[in-house]
Parts: sequence; structure tokens; C-alpha cells
Amino acid sequence: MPMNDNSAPTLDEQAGHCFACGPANPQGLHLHFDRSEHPETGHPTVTATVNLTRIYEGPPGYIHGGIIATLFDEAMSKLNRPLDTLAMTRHMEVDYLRPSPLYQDLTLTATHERREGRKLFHSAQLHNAEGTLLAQAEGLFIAINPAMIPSNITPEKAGH
Ligand SMILES: CCCCCCCCCCCCCCCC(=O)SCCNC(=O)CCNC(=O)[C@H](O)C(C)(C)COP(=O)(O)OP(=O)(O)OC[C@H]1O[C@@H](n2cnc3c(N)ncnc32)[C@H](O)[C@@H]1OP(=O)(O)O
Repeated sequence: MPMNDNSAPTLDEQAGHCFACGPANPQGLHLHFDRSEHPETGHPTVTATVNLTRIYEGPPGYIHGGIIATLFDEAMSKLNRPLDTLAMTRHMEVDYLRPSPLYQDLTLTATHERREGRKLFHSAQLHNAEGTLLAQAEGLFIAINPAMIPSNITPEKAGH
């Protein structure tokens, strides 16, 4: 594993196996997000294009609902860094409005809504290329102590 100057893994290196965004996870989704600011509120916003295959199928031809929840969880988690906060998902609600098709470019977005102390409230949406809203989510993330994140995960420690 590459190390920084102090020979301790960086947070990005620690997160390399994240199922949704980690480059080191061979079975992951490898999502890439572009970050910007909401034009009206100035709050951080992230966007990704997703195009999923049948590996992620639920109903025939459509993305599994659990994977859609994963997309939202990941997109909203990406708002925490621009807020200079290490946070974990505490609560998430998902509305599945229309089936979300496989093999099509879909647009995944998330925006920070508000902060109350340790509590970060975010929202997320999934649209098709025509701009139809397919699914949406609201998430509550709680700022955590960085010591909660182990720095030395190994297969042995992970039980494999
Ligand atoms: C991940 C970090 C590394 C990242 C670095 C690299 C980044 C690149 C990799 C990205 C990767 C990310 C991946 C995706 C993000 C996951 O998926 S994270 C994984 C899923 N989440 C978890 O496993 C978290 C498990 N839960 C916990 O560990 C603990 O519950 C927490 C989150 C640390 C919070 O515990 P706690 O401090 O005891 O907080 P708790 O009192 O339960 O609740 C806090 C507040 O929320 C309120 N609350 C709770 N539920 C609700 C609700 N439904 N509505 C309103 N308020 C509520 C409580 O009332 C409380 O309010 P206050 O009393 O403080 O006013």
C-alpha cells in the first residue's frame, strides 16, 4: 500500500476498498463524482454518471433497489469532505418513484441541505437522460471521531 510522508495510510488509501468508490476494490462500482456548489445555496453538491450492467439487476432490466440505496449513500457521503467533516450514515430514506434502468446513463446527484451540530442533513436524486426523477433520498450523517476508522485492515483482521 502506498504511504504518505509519515508512512501512515492516508484516508483515501484507507478507503480504497469502498464498495461504491474505491479504486482498489475489484468488485466495486468505481463511482467517480464531480464536486461543485449549489447555484442558489452555495452548499456542496456532487454529481456522477452511472451506467450499470446486469450484475446489479433486481427486477429484469432494472437496478436492484439495494444498489440504488448504495448509490445514494455514497453520493451523500461525498458531501462530508467539502464540509471538512468525517461522518457516517445514521439514517437514510429512499423513495423509489420509477424503475431505474440498466445499460443507460443515469445522473446521480447529492446536495448538502443543513447542519445541526454533529448532524449533517443531505439529499440525493437519480434522474434518467430525459430528466425524469427515478428515485430520491434524504440522509442524516453524524460526525465521528476519526479514531473510529481503523488504519490497518488486513484480511486476517477482517476474518478472511
Ligand atoms: C465513513 C467514514 C470514512 C470516510 C473516509 C473516506 C471517504 C471515502 C469513502 C466513503 C465511504 C462512505 C460509505 C458511505 C457511508 C456509509 O455507508 S457509513 C456505513 C453505514 N453507517 C454506519 O455503519 C454507522 C453506524 N452507526 C454508528 O456507528 C453510530 O450510530 C454513529 C453514526 C457513530 C452515531 O452514533 P452516536 O454518536 O451514538 O449518535 P446517536 O446519538 O445515535 O445519534 C446522533 C444524533 O442523531 C439523531 N438521530 C438519530 N436518528 C435520527 C433520525 N432518524 N432523524 C433525526 N435525527 C436522528 C439522534 O437523536 C442524535 O441527536 P442529538 O441527540 O445528538 O441531538
